[in-house]
Amino acid sequence: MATAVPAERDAVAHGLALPGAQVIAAGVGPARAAASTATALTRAALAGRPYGLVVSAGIAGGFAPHAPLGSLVVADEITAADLGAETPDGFLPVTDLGFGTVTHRPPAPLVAAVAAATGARPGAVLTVSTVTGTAARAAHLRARHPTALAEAMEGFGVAEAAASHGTPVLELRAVSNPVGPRDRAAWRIGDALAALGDAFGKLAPVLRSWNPHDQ
Ligand SMILES: O=C(O)c1cccc(C(=O)CC[C@H]2O[C@@H](n3cnc4c(=O)[nH]cnc43)[C@H](O)[C@@H]2O)c1
Repeated sequence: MATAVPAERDAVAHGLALPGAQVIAAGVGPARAAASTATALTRAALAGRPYGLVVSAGIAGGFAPHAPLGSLVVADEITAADLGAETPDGFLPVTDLGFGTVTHRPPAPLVAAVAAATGARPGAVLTVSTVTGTAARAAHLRARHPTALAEAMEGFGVAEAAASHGTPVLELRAVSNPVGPRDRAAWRIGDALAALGDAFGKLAPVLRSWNPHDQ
């Protein structure tokens, strides 16, 4: 499990009762999260105990009204929303420029099982390097990604690291603030961390019974 900061790591570790699972604070932002996750995966592989699944977890901004404060979101797609080029005709993802990737898809049966066990809503979770701070940007992101429920800053980096090891990825987030105009008074970080811990408390049976070779 790769969270961004120690408070998220502790919430996940407190909820999750799964021997053998490692929960790390991998850092904020996609690049730091990718580097830390890749290091953890490489260490495990070199020790002869490769991981079967990587989970990006933490708090997130939720697109209203689809993902209210305190709700949970599980990614059916993890998309880098600002990896590309701005042109006079609008944003072009790097894939339109002929290289890279912008989306990773977690295993659909696992997403469904996590949604059923935790009540998380399945949808796209966007990865951004800049937290959205205006209604216009929020509307632009939803227009480009109509199934987006949330934005955060690490999922795509964690997914890139997992993909480089051939390991499936999942992203589970608890909504701490609405995506849109900056309003620190509206943040509910404590509630989101509690929801995250509760969700991981329900995840152990799902993760224990999940077999990547069945996919
Ligand atoms: O200063 C601000 O206006 C601001 C607004 C929301 C979040 C932040 C953060 O610095 C938190 C980044 C941290 O938490 C995740 N996160 C939580 N909410 C959001 C969001 O609305 N958009 C993007 N990321 C969010 C993120 O994954 C980071 O780990 C500051």
